[in-house]
Amino acid sequence: MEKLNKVFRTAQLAAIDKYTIEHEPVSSLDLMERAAGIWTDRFLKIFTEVAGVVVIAGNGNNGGDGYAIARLLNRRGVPVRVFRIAGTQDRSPDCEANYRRWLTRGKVEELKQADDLVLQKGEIVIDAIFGSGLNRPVTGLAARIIKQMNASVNRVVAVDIPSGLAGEDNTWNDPETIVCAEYTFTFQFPKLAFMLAENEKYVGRWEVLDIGLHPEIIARQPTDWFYTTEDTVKAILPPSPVFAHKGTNGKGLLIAGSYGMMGAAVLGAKAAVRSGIGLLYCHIPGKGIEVIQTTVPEAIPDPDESAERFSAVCKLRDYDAIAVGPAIGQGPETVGGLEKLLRTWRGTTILDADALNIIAEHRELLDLLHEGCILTPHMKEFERLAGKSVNDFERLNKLSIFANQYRVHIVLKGAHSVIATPDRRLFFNMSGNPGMAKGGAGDVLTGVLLALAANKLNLLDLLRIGVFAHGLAGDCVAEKEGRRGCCAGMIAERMGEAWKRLEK
Ligand SMILES: NC(=O)C1=CN([C@@H]2O[C@H](COP(=O)(O)OP(=O)(O)OC[C@H]3O[C@@H](n4cnc5c(N)ncnc54)[C@H](O)[C@@H]3O)[C@@H](O)[C@H]2O)[C@@H](O)CC1
Ligand SMILES: Nc1ncnc2c1ncn2[C@@H]1O[C@H](COP(=O)(O)OP(=O)(O)O)[C@@H](O)[C@H]1O
Ligand SMILES: [K+]
Repeated sequence: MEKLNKVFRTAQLAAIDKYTIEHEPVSSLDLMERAAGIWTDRFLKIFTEVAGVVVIAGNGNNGGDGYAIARLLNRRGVPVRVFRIAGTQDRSPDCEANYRRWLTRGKVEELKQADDLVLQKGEIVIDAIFGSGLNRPVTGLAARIIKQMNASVNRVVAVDIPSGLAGEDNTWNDPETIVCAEYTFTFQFPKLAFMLAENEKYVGRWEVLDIGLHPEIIARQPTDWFYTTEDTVKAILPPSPVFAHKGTNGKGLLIAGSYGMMGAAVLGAKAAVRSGIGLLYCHIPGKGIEVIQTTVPEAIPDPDESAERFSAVCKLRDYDAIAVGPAIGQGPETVGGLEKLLRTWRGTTILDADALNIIAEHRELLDLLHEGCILTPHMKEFERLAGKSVNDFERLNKLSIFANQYRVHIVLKGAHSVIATPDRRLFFNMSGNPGMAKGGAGDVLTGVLLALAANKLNLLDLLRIGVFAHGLAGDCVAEKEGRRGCCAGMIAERMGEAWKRLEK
């Protein structure tokens, strides 16, 4: 069964917490103890040589976790110092209970001013000031302490979420008063903010810790945000039928390349033939035939009448899917060719790169988009289509509005590429690595998606599977060759390894 990895708004978390407490049943204090125990175990797994820790605890339940973690680390022999911020409000009941438990083992020093936070060399700071209950920018002494933490050379590890960062929209926030953590171990669900490039400096590397919140409430709580993991893909990837033949595996057309820019066509074609397509046709400029034939002998060339660029598909065979765009250029003949294609072909259509740039320049073409269209822009291409955004969070909103308005699926590519559906759901991808940020990696994705579309998978499934598998191939390359050495050709070559890992 497919496991729906949900991303909730921080405002929903209290309800999930409450249901778990009532229905597991477990006391809220025991749930905090469980969370702190799991956090501590993971912390000590990753940070194996800890000279000492400094816990900075707030007054909410995040602070409660902090006091509990202090006690558990101390019990495991780690030297622990604990600080609280002077003059702040009353502690929450569970925070109070853990504060008192800690006092049986050590003291709590009060930070009356930022300078009181004097850190020893090698001490790791555990940030438990604010958690998911943050509801306004941090000001006053807490803000000054956060600035002091960020100015220090000591490593910082956040409990649940870096203090001062809101789980979703930070447009209103003060970037100076958000903890910059090296690591964040978060409880049960990633926060939406973790998926956005602009928050990497705060969140650092992050991991989700399963603290056993109640599955019934997780299933029942609505959300339109999800994330895709290897488990998700394994559950939705259909098996290959024993009696498959090239006809059942689908026929796809890749329209890519122009004279002197044939690499994109080669990369896309290589990826498609390594991703299960039955028959791949490559529509390339007349002069591109030899390039394709020598590099991807599995592909059938379909040369354009123009020697140098895409101008028209003369014969639309019974394709199951068409992908168009990589390196086709934006000349007038190509604009005409794309327009004609959009008017005559209403099946699954993957639009990438120059196809998107053409649509952005010739906005009347937007009206030709239909429910079979998949757009795969990177950030700049999306900006050309939908306009500039003030930040990554706003861009997500724009993405979801655009997908809804034109009734299309969109993959906004980058780290944690996100799929937007016409019904305004967002699916974040969890595979891939920065080694993939190289020219041509997107052309490889186009080929992968074309192969899956030719196999007639539904659009959302094929996108979740294809985007994840493409990232996984990038991870396979990085594991063997390192990130620096990773290039688009290697990702295409390694698609087979990714599929092998995903197939049951
Ligand atoms: N979700 C869950 O199921 C669990 C949550 N736990 C912890 O509970 C945390 C959430 O606890 P809380 O809801 O108490 O939230 P916080 O610990 O974030 O504290 C919120 C408190 O700080 C105040 N506050 C918010 N923004 C402020 C600001 N800018 N300046 C000053 N004060 C501010 C609020 O009024 C509230 O009193 C999570 O982050 C996590 O660490 C864990 O104990 C385990 C279980
Ligand atoms: N930091 C990153 N982490 C994971 N994947 C990445 C990262 N940077 C880029 N990628 C992936 O690499 C591909 C780059 O595509 P794109 O920008 O279209 O390249 P090109 O147009 O040169 O082919 C996308 O699939 C993207 O998700
Ligand atoms: K925190």
